[in-house]
Amino acid sequence: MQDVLHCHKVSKTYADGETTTPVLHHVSLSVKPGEQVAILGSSGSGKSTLLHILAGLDKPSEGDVFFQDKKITALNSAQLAALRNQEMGFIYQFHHLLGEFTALENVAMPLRIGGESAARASQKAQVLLEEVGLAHRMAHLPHALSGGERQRVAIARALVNDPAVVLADEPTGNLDDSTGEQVYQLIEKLSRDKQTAFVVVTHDTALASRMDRILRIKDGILSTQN
Ligand SMILES: Nc1ncnc2c1ncn2[C@@H]1O[C@H](COP(=O)(O)OP(=O)(O)OP(=O)(O)O)[C@@H](O)[C@H]1O
Repeated sequence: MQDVLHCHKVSKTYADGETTTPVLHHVSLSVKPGEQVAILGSSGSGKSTLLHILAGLDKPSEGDVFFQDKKITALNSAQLAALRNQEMGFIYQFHHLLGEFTALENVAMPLRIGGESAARASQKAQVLLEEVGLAHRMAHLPHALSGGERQRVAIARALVNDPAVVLADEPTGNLDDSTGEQVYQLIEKLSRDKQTAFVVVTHDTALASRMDRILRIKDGILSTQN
């Protein structure tokens, strides 16, 4: 089975004038379709840097990243933007919903940006909001939703384009334990139903332990957790 996401010997060193900060060291990672992978590490270990490189938001200093058979590290910024819009989903610790748009409009946004008609985008967003249990909250603005509901809207938005992979940065980090558990269960259900791969970076061992595979990152070095 072809990997959905793959990186090979990725290193990253930030350079700022005289100062260089090595952050990632020869990180290699393969993610299969539908697989849930947790990347577990403490603050400053390089988790967000790795996720940004996998998303094509940042370039590695060395090494290559592939999405299916496309070499992400060789794409220009317009090609990367299209790839992110059409083939990847993103979930963040803070929901990043647009405050002046309803839940439905927020979920429809990636489709509208991708050129889908308003009617079709809205119809698809509605289906996703139903799947995350928010059929009764579609017309609400983000401020009128609970933290867990906002994160469920963000999950619906991440999945509305039927991405092959969702990259999530501390998706439960801002939620209490029981709401975090509900959000995890939703990720699990959607991942199984839709065969969407999830790469979740987190320092939450409870969340990581629920996933198919745990990798640990420490001082920019990725290793398998036993
Ligand atoms: N633009 C930058 N320039 C220089 N150093 C950076 C830059 N971005 C990140 N770093 C450094 O790289 C290291 C890893 O940062 P990163 O954000 O990837 O960690 P993290 O594991 O996601 O941490 P957290 O859990 O706190 O978000 C940190 O020591 C950070 O200070």
